[in-house]
Amino acid sequence: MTDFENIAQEAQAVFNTADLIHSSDAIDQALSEMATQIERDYADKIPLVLCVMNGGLMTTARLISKVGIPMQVDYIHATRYANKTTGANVQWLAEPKMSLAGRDVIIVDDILDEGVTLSELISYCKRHECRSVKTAMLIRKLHDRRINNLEADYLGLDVPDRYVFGCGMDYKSFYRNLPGIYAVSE
Ligand SMILES: O=P(O)(O)OC[C@H]1O[C@H](OP(=O)(O)OP(=O)(O)O)[C@H](O)[C@@H]1O
Ligand code: HPA
Repeated sequence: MTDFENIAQEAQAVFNTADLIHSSDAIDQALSEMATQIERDYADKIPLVLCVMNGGLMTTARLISKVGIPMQVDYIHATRYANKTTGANVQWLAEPKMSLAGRDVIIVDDILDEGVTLSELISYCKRHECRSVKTAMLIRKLHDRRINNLEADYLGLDVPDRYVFGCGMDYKSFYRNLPGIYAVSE
């Protein structure tokens, strides 16, 4: 078997024994509530949404389709897990094409875990002279390893302290396309 086939087989076995943590309906409900808060907070502004690739793709798409005010969307690509289940240093793969100067930026991502990625993204936006920066995260992992007690301004759901995948999040690059969120069996 090739390496790819081995990983695909392992991922399939992980999925077969995984636990569903949040259904697609529960995620939609949480995203609708976040969208309502964003509409209220940005009623007199035109926010620039920064989708954090790759994991933030699904959250961004599902969230912004529920937000009924004008906004612009760009992406930033930062990664620190790189197909593994433990994090390392943040690698910058792409910067936004739009200028952040003077803009009200909303960073949208899938998961607030240790907070290293989000903390660096916030610093990036401030360094590039945004007017304001807020964060919208679909899920927060419950543990005490978060740096600087970082919290999201808009938060959807909590997950237990287990490796999770689905709704944008991968297990070794698989399963980002699942509409619900699953946890690897312990
Ligand atoms: O709070 P942290 O511990 O820093 O982890 C959160 C980050 O990790 C994941 O990205 P990842 O590095 O896996 O890249 P990906 O988006 O391509 O999956 C996720 O999408 C967040 O951006
Ligand atoms: N799953 C997927 N990606 C992640 C996780 C996780 O539990 N934590 C940080 N990035």
